[in-house]
Amino acid sequence: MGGRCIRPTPEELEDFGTPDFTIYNAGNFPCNRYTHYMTSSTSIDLNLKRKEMIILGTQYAGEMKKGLFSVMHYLMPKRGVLSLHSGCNMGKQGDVALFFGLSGTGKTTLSTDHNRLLIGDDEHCWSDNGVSNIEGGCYAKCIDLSPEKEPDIWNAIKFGTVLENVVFEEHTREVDYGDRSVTENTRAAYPIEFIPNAKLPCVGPHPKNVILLACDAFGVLPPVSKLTLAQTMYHFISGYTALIAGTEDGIREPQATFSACFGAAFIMLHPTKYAAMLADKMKRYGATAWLVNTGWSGGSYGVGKRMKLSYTRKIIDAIHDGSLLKAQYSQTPVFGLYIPDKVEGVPSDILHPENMWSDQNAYRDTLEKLARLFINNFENFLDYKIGGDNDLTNEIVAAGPRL
Ligand SMILES: Nc1ncnc2c1ncn2[C@@H]1O[C@H](COP(=O)(O)OP(=O)(O)O)[C@@H](O)[C@H]1O
Ligand SMILES: C=C(OP(=O)(O)O)C(=O)O
Repeated sequence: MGGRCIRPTPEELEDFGTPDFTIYNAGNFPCNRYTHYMTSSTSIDLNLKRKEMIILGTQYAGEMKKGLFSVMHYLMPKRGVLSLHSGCNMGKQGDVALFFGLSGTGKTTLSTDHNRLLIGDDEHCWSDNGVSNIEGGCYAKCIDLSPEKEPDIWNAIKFGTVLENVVFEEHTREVDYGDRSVTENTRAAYPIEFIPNAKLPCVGPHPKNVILLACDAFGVLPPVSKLTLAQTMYHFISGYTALIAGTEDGIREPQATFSACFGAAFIMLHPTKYAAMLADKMKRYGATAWLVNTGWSGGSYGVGKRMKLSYTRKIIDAIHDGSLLKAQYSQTPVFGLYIPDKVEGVPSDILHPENMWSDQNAYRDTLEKLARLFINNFENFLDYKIGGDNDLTNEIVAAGPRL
């Protein structure tokens, strides 16, 4: 949303000077489909030299900030700053966590945490000084929104918030959040200060935890595992999630998506550049990485169920408070992930996915199927060289699944 860019103060506006970048948004006007290489009536044209962006043929208001996000993925690494497609929050003690993940994996939901300060839900930078948000608002999904499960998002919906594609009663303006008749992907866009415990300005110290979110609709990844640095790089470069009916139309079967650095649409340099910067910063500042499956348990989509949000929140709490670091870990076959023996407030049974499947053969087949998809994705990726850059080490490749 335009409303999600950082708004200048009246004083800043007074002395705005020359804009650093100009966006021409003609979303109503289709682009010329007869132009060479044009495959649709939508185009986003970026000229880094002229510092201009032209948006044609899309009513998706978020394109402005997502387009600028691509610009940031070019400009920031040049300054040694890592741009991140992640949510970010901070505990009262100053411990910062990043939440990487593709759409629908829980960046907004899990970074909006009543016990912590929200730095942002989608786009950040990690520099030598710590983290900073590059937006001024959030874009929450509101399908089936309830005040019990997501109180802060519920309360942020007030005058000044833009609700998209929801169905409401015209006279009372009461919204039916369960109504999917326009789309599943209903949204609320609000300025970050509508979240009572937002951290203003939206900056914080170096992250202590880096959480990679995957909504695994195959139901075979553990709810939480601790990652080695090489595994972190492997999973960061893979950028896995599985599409489910919630975000894309017509999808009824789990379908794996791999999006390098959890943001293939935005990165401008070779993915290993961002991965190397992430590894470097994590090592330098002593951050621990985790893989959290916010997707299915007890079977794939259609058989199993989505992980209870309350359990995922307990897992995230245990990451934040440091207790999960003290658990005993055992390594899984195939993916080689390290699973904790217990998490406060979560039934231990669910920590090992195979415990939840009634059909063990189906579990094993699905696990191997997903592993193959990861391996295939990474194979394509190994050929993906830009210039002389190919610093994927054998260690990272070895940190992936093995059959
Ligand atoms: N266990 C879970 N963890 C996280 N989100 C969940 C879980 N179960 C259901 N959800 C729902 O999934 C959606 C996650 O979307 P969101 O937080 O907007 O993701 P993102 O910001 O990464 O696009 C929300 O609608 C949330 O209520
Ligand atoms: C579509 C967006 O991303 P997500 O689906 O992750 O909220 C957005 O931020 O505009």
